[in-house]
Amino acid sequence: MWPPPALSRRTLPPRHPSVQGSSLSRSWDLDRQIGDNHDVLIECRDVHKSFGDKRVLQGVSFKIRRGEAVGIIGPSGTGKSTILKVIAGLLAPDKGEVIICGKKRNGLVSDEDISGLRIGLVFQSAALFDSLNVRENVGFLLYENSNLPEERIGELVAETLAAVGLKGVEERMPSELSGGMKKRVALARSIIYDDTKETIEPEALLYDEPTAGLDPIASTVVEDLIRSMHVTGKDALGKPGKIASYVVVTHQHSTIRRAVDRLLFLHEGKVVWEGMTQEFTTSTNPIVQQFASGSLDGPIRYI
Ligand SMILES: Nc1ncnc2c1ncn2[C@@H]1O[C@H](COP(=O)(O)OP(=O)(O)OP(=O)(O)O)[C@@H](O)[C@H]1O
Repeated sequence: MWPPPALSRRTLPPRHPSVQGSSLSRSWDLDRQIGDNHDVLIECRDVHKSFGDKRVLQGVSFKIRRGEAVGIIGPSGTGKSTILKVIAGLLAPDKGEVIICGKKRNGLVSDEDISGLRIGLVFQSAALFDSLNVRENVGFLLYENSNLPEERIGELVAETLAAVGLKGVEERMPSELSGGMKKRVALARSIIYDDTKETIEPEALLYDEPTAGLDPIASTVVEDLIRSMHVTGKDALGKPGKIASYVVVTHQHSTIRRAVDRLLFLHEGKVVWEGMTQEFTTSTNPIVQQFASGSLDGPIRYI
């Protein structure tokens, strides 16, 4: 029987998040290089967010353009996951704007129908439903929200699992999967879509620490998978990737090197540096230098 009685729509893993703008301490300025904003998918403009007295985001601005692979890095607790949730429409900013494909997000994802861009958020924990098998987890949104027959959803699930290199695991329970497999199942769940819809919008994916807790080889598998799902890559079936742009929050150097092209450095609730990945280790910014070297000496202080 579908849906399982224990689950309501409110338990759904969030799927359609949103965007951002730009204010940098560094002179990296794509606007000037490109000249207009026609290819900006997501923009955060001066986004602020507090939890009680704790000011977490204090004026975050940046843009994500079509085709980009962007990493967000920075010290723990600096608001990286929070900005992903704001973009995804899971948290409302206290101040500032989130703009998706030129349209301002007016509320949370549950309150509105954002058109122009599908946004998927892949949680660090994979966030699978333990009581559902892989097929039910991956097809969850289609079982809940589409008019597709169950048989067709099963086919789409199988195709999507194959695209992330996981054939034939549909009937397994999450407890029977390794950590890396769970992350790939979560990825499959975020990219599956109803292919009978008249207009299929481009999709942006937001990954929150996709390689956390994985060994180096499993990390490489996930990093390459993230690349392969991008429009510039090819999936496990050799088909072009469909993800227009993605954003990865990570602490892992391998993920920075392997899975993203551009970096935003978040510190104390602001973007304090941005640049191409190869510029990260040669930056003269003292915050970036300290972070890149892992030194205890420098402007970043942990209590
Ligand atoms: N829902 C919430 N309620 C209260 N405080 C929150 C909430 N979400 C986040 N915070 C606090 O906001 C701060 C930023 O959290 P966030 O998870 O965004 O940081 P982060 O940069 O992703 O950290 P890490 O790198 O350690 O994962 C933390 O101090 C966290 O405790």
